[in-house]
Amino acid sequence: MRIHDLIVTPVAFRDPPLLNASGVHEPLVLRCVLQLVVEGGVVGLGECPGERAHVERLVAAGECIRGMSVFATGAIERAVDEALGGPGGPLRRIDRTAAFSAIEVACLDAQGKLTGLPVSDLLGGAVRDAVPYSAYLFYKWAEHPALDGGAAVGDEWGAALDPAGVVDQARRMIDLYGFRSIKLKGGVFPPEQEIAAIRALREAFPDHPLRLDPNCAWTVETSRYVADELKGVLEYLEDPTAGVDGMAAVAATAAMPLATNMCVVSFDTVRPAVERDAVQVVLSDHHYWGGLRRTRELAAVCETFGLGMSMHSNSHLGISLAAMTHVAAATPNLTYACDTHYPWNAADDVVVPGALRFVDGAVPVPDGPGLGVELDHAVLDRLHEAYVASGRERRDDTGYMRRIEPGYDPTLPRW
Ligand SMILES: O=C([O-])C(=O)C[C@H](O)[C@@H](O)C(=O)[O-]
Ligand SMILES: [Mg+2]
Repeated sequence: MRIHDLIVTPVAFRDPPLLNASGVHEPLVLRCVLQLVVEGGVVGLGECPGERAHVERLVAAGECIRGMSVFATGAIERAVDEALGGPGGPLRRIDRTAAFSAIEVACLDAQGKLTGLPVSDLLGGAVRDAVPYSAYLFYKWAEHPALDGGAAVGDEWGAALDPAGVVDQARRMIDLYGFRSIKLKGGVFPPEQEIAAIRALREAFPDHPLRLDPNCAWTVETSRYVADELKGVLEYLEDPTAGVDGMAAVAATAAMPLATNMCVVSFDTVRPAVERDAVQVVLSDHHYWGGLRRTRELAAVCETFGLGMSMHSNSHLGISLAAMTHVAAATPNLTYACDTHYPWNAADDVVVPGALRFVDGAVPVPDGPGLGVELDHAVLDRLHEAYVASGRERRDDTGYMRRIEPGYDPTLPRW
């Protein structure tokens, strides 16, 4: 049961030109796949963001956990933290925590494979058979523009740049996946246009809970205005403005709950938000909260302070989707439908098809041992080659946008 090796494989996969408050998604997402090899040959899988600095941290962490029991996740957490310099070192706590987060998922997958139990059982047991996700809509261009002498690259989703385009996108995504709630990524167009898009969604989908997330693109005043306009329409408003003080000022007048994945991002950021009643829903994300068990601990904190719980995502593949599904299934008070970018990236999944599927917008909890998913090594090799060929080091939505619109100014708040 001792850890023999941690194989860290950065990958790159295709992404459509999805717009957000800081620019536009580049043609390739960088991500990282972990294979934690345990003595005897069991391999635990993990997945996390693939910035080069993060990949290097994972490689360093992997060196120091060799020989440890794969069940000793408390000791592994400490060892990873020390390997990355600990509290007195050069790295931010959130970066050290993120490295452990990915390794913890791989440990739990290996533990499940060794014991024959699904990861949800290792987290206390599933309280729901399937985890509901929301349709995660984005304003988007029809194609990645032609740059550097290359051709433009389109996709099957087409453009969504106005209310009608957003409704079409929602319809297509709901037809394909059956989602029963909808989130629109905002912060792209002036608030009036995004309000109109939400109203159009409400008309087209009268029974779907709706959310809007402009990633802090608005001032307090604008946020209050949008909250007033969308009173009775939104299930929650996510990160309309920056910081605990700003969110508290908006929450004081908003009719709907405010949600966040930006001002509550770690255990030490919970208290100030609770003291100011700045947020009512916390979006968990095991990739930076410290893994799946820490997400369960966050759930207890949310329950203690009467906060609702939802889940954040970034562009990801099936190993992350499986981990998100196991932890959400085992978290009774995670009652909001979770975010997922999966529909945008599913075509390049590294997971062998079959274990993950959407039924009426929910992913049935895989019932095989561990995460219940299997790595497709041929796809992994192909995506790793794409990573190497890309020469990229990190996500840069603003830099990419500036190549297309040189005058683009990402300063927030914009409205
Ligand atoms: O809820 C959120 O803030 C996100 O999903 C963050 C992501 O980075 C999103 O803005 C995106 O993919 O552009
Ligand atoms: Mg958000």
